Amino acid sequence: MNRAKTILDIQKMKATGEKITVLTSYDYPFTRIMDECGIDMILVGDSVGVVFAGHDNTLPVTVDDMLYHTRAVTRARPKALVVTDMPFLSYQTDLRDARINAGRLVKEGGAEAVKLEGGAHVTDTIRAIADMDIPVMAHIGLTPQSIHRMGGYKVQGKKEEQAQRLLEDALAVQEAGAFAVVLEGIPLTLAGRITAELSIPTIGIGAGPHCDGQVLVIHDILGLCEKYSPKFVKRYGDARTLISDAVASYISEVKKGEFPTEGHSFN
Ligand SMILES: Nc1nc(=O)c2c([nH]1)NC[C@@H]1CN(c3ccc(C(=O)N[C@@H](CCC(=O)O)C(=O)O)cc3)CN21
Ligand SMILES: CC(C)C(=O)C(=O)O
Ligand SMILES: [Mg+2]
Repeated sequence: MNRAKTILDIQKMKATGEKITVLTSYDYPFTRIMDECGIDMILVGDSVGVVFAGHDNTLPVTVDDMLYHTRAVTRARPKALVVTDMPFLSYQTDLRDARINAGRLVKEGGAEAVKLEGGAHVTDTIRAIADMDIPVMAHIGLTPQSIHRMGGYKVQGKKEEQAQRLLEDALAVQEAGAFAVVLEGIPLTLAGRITAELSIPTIGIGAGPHCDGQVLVIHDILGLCEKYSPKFVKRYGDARTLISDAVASYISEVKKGEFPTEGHSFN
């Protein structure tokens, strides 16, 4: 496909059974590379606060942070659908704040959809944003902005009662108008049940193989995040060694007078 992907293309993939691939990106060069590889969707995640800015969790991330990174991503004009996370405190206070902040991410950032965390208790918010024609992706299960309520990043829905509530959350966000839903940190059988029950695509992270698509944090698949190594991450490359080797070689060559050569210089 040579044109840009839309939410319709993403939703069609659930029907055809083609897996939906999603990665986070926070800047221009990473976006260019993963888009050339054919990624379906790019998530400008609030995980930027952890993997880029060095915070311990996602709570300090602001709308301005998300705007800055969303602009860097959309400047790469990816074919992938660009979805931006609504950060903590940008949609929890009231519907007016939620609408303005979602609108800014689209209008000033160039995002094509927004994502927010929560189930049945955020359906009014999902509906309010969807009503202004901004596609909304929901996010249930292990919701990182709820770290203090959960008492850490813990797998959710292990007990049947909790699992039932998560299934109800999934149905509620679909009913409220979400075009897709992220399932994070839940047992694989529950993710399979939710995926079978919903007509919108499910995108899993730490939710097993039965989801319609998968998402991971780009720094995690490259071995660039020392802070967290959840069991659900698979490292597909070692960018840390790549960077470290290049930096070490540069230092060594400058110290020895081997760089720059005449070829790197001007007469
Ligand atoms: N680099 C990075 N990758 C992520 O996926 C990510 C972030 N940062 N920051 C925000 C949240 C935090 N995430 C995390 C972080 C750690 C675990 C973790 O260690 N989970 C345990 C399970 C613990 C339990 O249920 O008892 C694990 O072993 O995977 C899970 C999700 C996901 N998100
Ligand atoms: C990992 C995904 C789902 C996310 O919300 C993020 O990167 O912030
Ligand atoms: Mg997030």
